[in-house]
Amino acid sequence: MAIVLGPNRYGKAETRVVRVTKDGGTHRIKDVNVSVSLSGDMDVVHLTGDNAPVLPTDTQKNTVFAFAKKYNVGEIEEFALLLARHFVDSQPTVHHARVEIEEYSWDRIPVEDNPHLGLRDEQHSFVRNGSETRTCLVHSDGTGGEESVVSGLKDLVVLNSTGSEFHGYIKDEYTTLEETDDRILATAVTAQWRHRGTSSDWGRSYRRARTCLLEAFAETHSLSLQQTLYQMGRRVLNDRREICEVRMAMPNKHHFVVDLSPFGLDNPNEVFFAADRPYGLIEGSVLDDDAPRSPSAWK
Ligand SMILES: O=c1[nH]c(=O)c2[nH]c(=O)[nH]c2[nH]1
Repeated sequence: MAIVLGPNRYGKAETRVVRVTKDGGTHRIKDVNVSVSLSGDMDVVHLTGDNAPVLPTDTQKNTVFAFAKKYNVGEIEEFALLLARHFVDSQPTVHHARVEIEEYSWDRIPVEDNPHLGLRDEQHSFVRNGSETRTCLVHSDGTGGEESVVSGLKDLVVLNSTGSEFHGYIKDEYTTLEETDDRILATAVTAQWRHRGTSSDWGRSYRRARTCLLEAFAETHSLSLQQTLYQMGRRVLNDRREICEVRMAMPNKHHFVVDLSPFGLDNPNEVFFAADRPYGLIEGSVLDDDAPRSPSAWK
């Protein structure tokens, strides 16, 4: 029997960067979480302890901060591509870079809300916008090499208070679930979509894809969360030619109608118990049949 080294990669995970751009008293902020993972000629590192091929993860973290200052953090896909290409282009031992970024969004607090502070010319107060997170995942084999960009979001929490049914499923000796033609459908969407290319109007593409997901969720009369998931993916692909594949994970956030009959009250789908766990977990992908192959995109 021979023992061999398998696939490996390494990098600095979750470098939290807040970049403030100052235009006089008006500030803009970008709040991101950057994870870098590199691979290449690293066998000796594992086999003999020779660190000559290693770009330390500490250096990777410093690079993230330095690039935030030098190039600013614009659209996260752009920033991820810049970093990924840099690591591969500048280090002969690094052949592949994977950069994953989460972005937390902040809204301005309007100055008019606190005029007594005399801040009329200044805009530097922000409020975190919900739980939703924008994401991207970039792979690069360096400038001119294979590259892929996956954009997405997570924790986009949505609910339809009607327009959802679930019936016609398998019934066996363990089935207790009642069929329903009217229920709450609620989920927290995690979606990732793969771009055909590596240049785009990333901000607009993101906003449109997000709108497609929301509109399809709202407009689909649902016979299952699986059917809704497929319609959401379809909507993105129909609307956005730059996107060729959408992957989604959607927990079914169950809402159970409470039996109020012991109290002499009827409950025609008005009072629900919002259960925390367990939850159904519905996952799936939707893709154009002409989607270009991109073996490393999702790794
Ligand atoms: O939309 C649903 N899909 C299922 O697969 C399922 N299973 C279940 O118990 N409830 C639901 N709802």
